[in-house]
Amino acid sequence: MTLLEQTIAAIRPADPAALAAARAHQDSLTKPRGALGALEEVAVRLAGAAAVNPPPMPFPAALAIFAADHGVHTQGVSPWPREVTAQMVGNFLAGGAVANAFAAQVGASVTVVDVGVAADLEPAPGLMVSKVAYGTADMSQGPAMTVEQAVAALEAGITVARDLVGRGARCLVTGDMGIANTTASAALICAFTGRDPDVVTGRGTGADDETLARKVAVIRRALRVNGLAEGSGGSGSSEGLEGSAGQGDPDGQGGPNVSGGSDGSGGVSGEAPARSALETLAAVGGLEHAAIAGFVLGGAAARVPVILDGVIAGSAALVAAALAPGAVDHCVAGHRSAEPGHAAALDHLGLRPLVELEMRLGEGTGGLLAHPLVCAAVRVMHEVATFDSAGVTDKEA
Ligand SMILES: Cc1cc2ncn([C@H]3O[C@H](COP(=O)(O)O)[C@@H](O)[C@H]3O)c2cc1C
Ligand SMILES: O=C(O)c1cccnc1
Repeated sequence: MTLLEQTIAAIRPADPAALAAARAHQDSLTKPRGALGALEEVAVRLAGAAAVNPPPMPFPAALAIFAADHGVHTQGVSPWPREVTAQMVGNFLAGGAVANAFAAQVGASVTVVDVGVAADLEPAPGLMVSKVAYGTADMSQGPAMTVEQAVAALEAGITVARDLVGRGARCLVTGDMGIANTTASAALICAFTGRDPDVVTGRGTGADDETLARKVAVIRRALRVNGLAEGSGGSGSSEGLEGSAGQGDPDGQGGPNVSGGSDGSGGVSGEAPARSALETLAAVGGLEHAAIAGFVLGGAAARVPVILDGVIAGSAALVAAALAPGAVDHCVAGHRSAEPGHAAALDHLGLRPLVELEMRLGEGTGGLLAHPLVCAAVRVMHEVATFDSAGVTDKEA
């Protein structure tokens, strides 16, 4: 078995007994039932994921920032030059980015992983080099990657997750750096949710109206060129939608789908037969999206929770979910970014974001901000007294 297949085979969905025990435990604590709102759901979710109640404290956290470049940048989809990807890697390594400040604030370690930066980077502490290619090809002309490259990047992400967990991390936070990666993110979201580029494409790093219109057109072309557009192969037919990861069919993603073939599971809506998740990833994804999907799978296989950052992580999680539906049970949506596609991805995954501050940065910043909330939710399960133990009268008793 390959590392990817092994990892997928090791992933278990939430444990029903631990979920039930965590719910009962929440209800026995000295507070009105439900008073902690969404934090109660988070604590119960982590118990299900860990298969034990209370779940382990998700501390310390480790942020991995996966960096890569994008061939589609040449289509003018980002206001920023491509070199900023490599320059920001230098900034992360020097400790000067927003992600570094937020990581310091929450006590998280920072690892930067070069999975596809279009430049050779100087070795430095905190930099892991798992370069699969010097950036992707232009998805508007054909597949951005080969399936082999996508698998190599997925496995790089799995290896990073394993490594960080091996070094003591008890919570993983996803991060990304890649100029033009909101274009690839929107394309993946269209492919996996069946939504239109018009509704999921956002301004990324500040696209003006003209750039936004071009971005939508480029994504539409990429989906068509790669056979992923509605109408490019039986769109809307029941055959095409069956077993696909299409909108309104969150449970129809089938089992592990790593064959690269067209077996109808884990693919995209609007095509008959549905394309495999791996082919879809290779067609319109980025190397950092593939690596983040692998990072999610690696965390899930180790039963270590993964806090997802923004739209890049959300789109990568769609890939992970299509490959291994149980992986979603190990994810927490850290925040909801201002990119419109992010909400579509989270809806499809059935995840509720913890923080909403109109942030649109990436790097892992939104995921890091959510980490103290996730810790607080779990600490309640370890430290808060029950009605019985504290001698507080329960209205239900
Ligand atoms: C200085 C700078 C720092 C960043 N940190 C994250 N991103 C974010 O913006 C990029 C995606 O936006 P688009 O698709 O519009 O290019 C990604 O690199 C993402 O991580 C940054 C972007 C810039 C310019
Ligand atoms: O939603 C995000 O994470 C995001 C938005 C814009 C640019 N980079 C990332």
